[in-house]
Amino acid sequence: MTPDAVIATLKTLVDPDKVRTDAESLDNWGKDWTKHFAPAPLAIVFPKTVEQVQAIVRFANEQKLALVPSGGRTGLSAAAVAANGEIVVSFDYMNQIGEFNAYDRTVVCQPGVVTAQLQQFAEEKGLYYPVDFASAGSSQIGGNIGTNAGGIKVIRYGMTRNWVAGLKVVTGTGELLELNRDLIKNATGYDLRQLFIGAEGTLGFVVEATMRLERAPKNLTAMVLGTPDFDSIMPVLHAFQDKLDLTAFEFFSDKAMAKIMGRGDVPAPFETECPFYALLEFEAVSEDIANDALATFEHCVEQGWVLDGVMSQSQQQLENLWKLREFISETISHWTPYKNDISVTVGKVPAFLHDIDSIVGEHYPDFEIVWFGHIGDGNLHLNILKPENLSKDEFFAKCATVNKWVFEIVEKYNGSISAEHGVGMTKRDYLTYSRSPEEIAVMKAIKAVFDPNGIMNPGKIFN
Ligand SMILES: O=C(O)CC[C@@H](O)C(=O)O
Ligand SMILES: [Zn+2]
Repeated sequence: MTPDAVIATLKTLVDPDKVRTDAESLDNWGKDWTKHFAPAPLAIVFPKTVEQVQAIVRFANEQKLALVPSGGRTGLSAAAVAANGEIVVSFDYMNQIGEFNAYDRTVVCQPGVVTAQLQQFAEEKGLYYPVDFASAGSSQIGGNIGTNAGGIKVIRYGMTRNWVAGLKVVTGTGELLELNRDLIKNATGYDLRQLFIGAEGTLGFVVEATMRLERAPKNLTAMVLGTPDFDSIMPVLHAFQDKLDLTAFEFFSDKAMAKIMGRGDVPAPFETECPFYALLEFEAVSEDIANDALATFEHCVEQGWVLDGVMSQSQQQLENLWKLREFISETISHWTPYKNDISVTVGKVPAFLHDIDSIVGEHYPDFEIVWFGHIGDGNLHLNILKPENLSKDEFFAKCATVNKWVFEIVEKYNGSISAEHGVGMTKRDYLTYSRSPEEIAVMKAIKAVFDPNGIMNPGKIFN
């Protein structure tokens, strides 16, 4: 079939104005937030119903045409990039919130529901959707499920996986499967729902998700603590976890702080400049809990683990403290960073970080390394900023060598080459650093069951 015939057929499967082929649309919907791949889709198609999604997939399956799912396009691993003439299936018009069930604390979402829309809906019901991250204003639930999105509250609430009660998916043959029926207890064999979470659209497309909601947290209170070195963050985490149920424990370096201060719109937490900072959060539901937090802070200062600190006293202060952490990714994006999203078990974090720091520092002393991340989950975001005098190509070529070193260290510590951003195309060639050949063979066999013609987001996770 010629490309023109494909486009003409697509126009019969959805509303004709819901197929776009203009250059601006191809560029916009053909990529995510990664900058390494040039988008080159054949067309963008916007289904409005499950039946339309099924029709698109059946047609693609017959004609062996590659499909790429597209949500809020905030991904950082090129899992939603169409670089090879694929048809992009955007869920922008399947963005409705459906039935809410107060007893089950569940709500039905179409895949294009934006994360913040769900958070807002939960709030209106006096509840809470706890998966949160800086891109919540644009990321969509379907994409969050596809990547099993994590974020800043994982230490308390876990990843997106924990909040999916049930899924409707369209497989690579166009079949509609209803997975788990929103049950809490269901011991009837394989939980296929879990396979689709984190599958990056390679097994099929999520066309509906029932999401769980949670009791709203009370009086969230944050502390930012400055530490004399990275290693001191670990006993601080331990001391606070002993006393409090933390809802977050994040960290960032002085370099990240400097970039945030450079914006001029975020107040400094305190005057003392420290090499590293921890941001922790808890529910200050009673005076006892607030006093426990202050006593733990004092203990950390006495031990020399903390140089200075501040505790939020109002919603405004809480929000300002969070900006120090949440604005980092967007702020440093102006320096064209080389990015990595890696994890190890929490106890191994200091040795792991020092190994990476010293190998990169030794070979590329002029590279500025910005560390931040979800330290309470063992998840570090390694960002290296492009020196001004290096061209983008030269910089990324040097970073290809850095990749190898970083992933060898990840392997040595039994860690993950992608903690929360996914494999997509950026980590595909490095998957063997985290998954055995036997595991990869099983994953490919599973894909062949759901997607026998390999049309669902091909070239993502593995080839
Ligand atoms: O930009 C990054 O490297 C991380 C983005 C995001 O996962 C975050 O935690 O802010
Ligand atoms: Zn993150």
